[in-house]
Formats: sequence, C-alpha cells, structure tokens
Amino acid sequence: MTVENLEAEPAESAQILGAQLPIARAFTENLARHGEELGLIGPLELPRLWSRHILNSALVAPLLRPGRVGDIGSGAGLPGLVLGIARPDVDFILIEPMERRVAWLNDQVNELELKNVTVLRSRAEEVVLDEPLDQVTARAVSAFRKLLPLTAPLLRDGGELVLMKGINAEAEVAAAAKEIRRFRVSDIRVDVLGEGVTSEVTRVVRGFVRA
Ligand SMILES: C[S@@+](CC[C@H](N)C(=O)[O-])C[C@H]1O[C@@H](n2cnc3c(N)ncnc32)[C@H](O)[C@@H]1O
Repeated sequence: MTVENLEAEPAESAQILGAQLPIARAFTENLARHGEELGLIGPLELPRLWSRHILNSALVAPLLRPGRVGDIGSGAGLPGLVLGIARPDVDFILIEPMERRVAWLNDQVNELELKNVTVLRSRAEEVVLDEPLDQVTARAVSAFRKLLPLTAPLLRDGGELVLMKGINAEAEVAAAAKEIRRFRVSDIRVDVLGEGVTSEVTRVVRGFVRA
C-alpha cells in the first residue's frame, strides 16, 4: 500500500474518524503489510483497503451506543477492530473461530493498545458470553437469513442488530420473513451510510430483538 492510497479521501477520513485517524492508519498499514501473507485480504483489495474496507467499516461507528457490542466473524478486523478504534467509549467483543485470524486480532489489539476490545475464539452459535450484548455487527459473514440465528440470540431483550450488507440488503430482508418472526426482530430497516461523504457507501440492516 502506498501513502497515496492511505491518504485517499483525507477530508472525509478526518470527518469519519476524527482524533482516532492515526490509529486507524496504523492498523491499515499493518493490514496492508501482512494481510495478504496471512490470508486476511485478497491482493486485489489492497489498493482500495482504505476506502472500501476501513472507511466503510468506520461509517457504522455513529450507530453504536456506549455498552457491549459484539462483532461476528471479524476476520481481519472488519468492522469490529475499526469500530473499536473509532469508538473507544464502546466495549467490543470480536467473535471469530479461525485461530490465525484470532492471533492477528489479538496482536493488533495489543500493538494499538485498544483497551476496549476483547477477542473470543469461537463460532457465534457456540460462544459463551458472561452477559448478553447491546448491539451486534457483522460484515460479509452470510446472508441475512442465515446471519439471524448467529446474531439475534446473543442480544439482550431490546438489543439491536447492525448488520453491514451489500446492494441486495432489501432482498435479503425480504427472503428472511420466517427467521425474522422466529427471532422476534422488529423495526427492521436498511440505512445507507456515507452518501455524499465517501465514494463507497455502505448499507446496514438494523432491527431490534425481543427476548
Ligand atoms: C468472508 S470473512 C469476512 C471477514 C470480515 N468480517 C470482513 O468483512 O472482511 C467471514 C468471516 O466469518 C467467520 N465465520 C464464519 N462462520 C462463522 C461463525 N459461525 N461464527 C463466527 N464467525 C464465523 C470466518 O472465519 C471469517 O473470518
């Protein structure tokens, strides 16, 4: 990754990440340096690491509230680690089953001194939490219909799903009517984030879960 790539959209980056921008840059440099060899990120993604992955993840930060947020299938740290950087006032639990990815996430938490981020090696359906979560995020893990059984049971009564999705977000919601009823999800909506701010907008499916 060249400095120009890291400096893409500088005004927007400052707007989105504020004072946390230098830490986000340090993480991005680490990911650019080691991500391919560790199998965390494909070579084609390197030139657009900043706009497509880092800024895109950081756009979710304003939707989070102080409390406990779980990120399912964090992989390289998207969006969980980026959100942990962007929101030091929120406690994050990154849930990821793959040993090599967990080692990477723990290394980054230590190197970047992120006191608000914990990494758990587990599949979401097997994870043991000491308390239920207030909000849960996920990106590129599975279709909404299959993501609901992995995420909704981890939330407290009234907890919120904040799931990053692509252009087909509405269609994924429409295909999940049965699961939406089963997991008692209400007030579902799709928000488009970053319009007029960054070149890569992102969509999130949001909804509240009743126990
Ligand atoms: C395609 S990657 C996406 C990683 C990251 N969220 C991103 O956007 O780059 C999917 C991730 O979900 C993890 N994963 C798959 N099944 C899972 C499960 N049942 N519970 C938690 N994580 C899971 C995988 O190990 C992998 O790291």
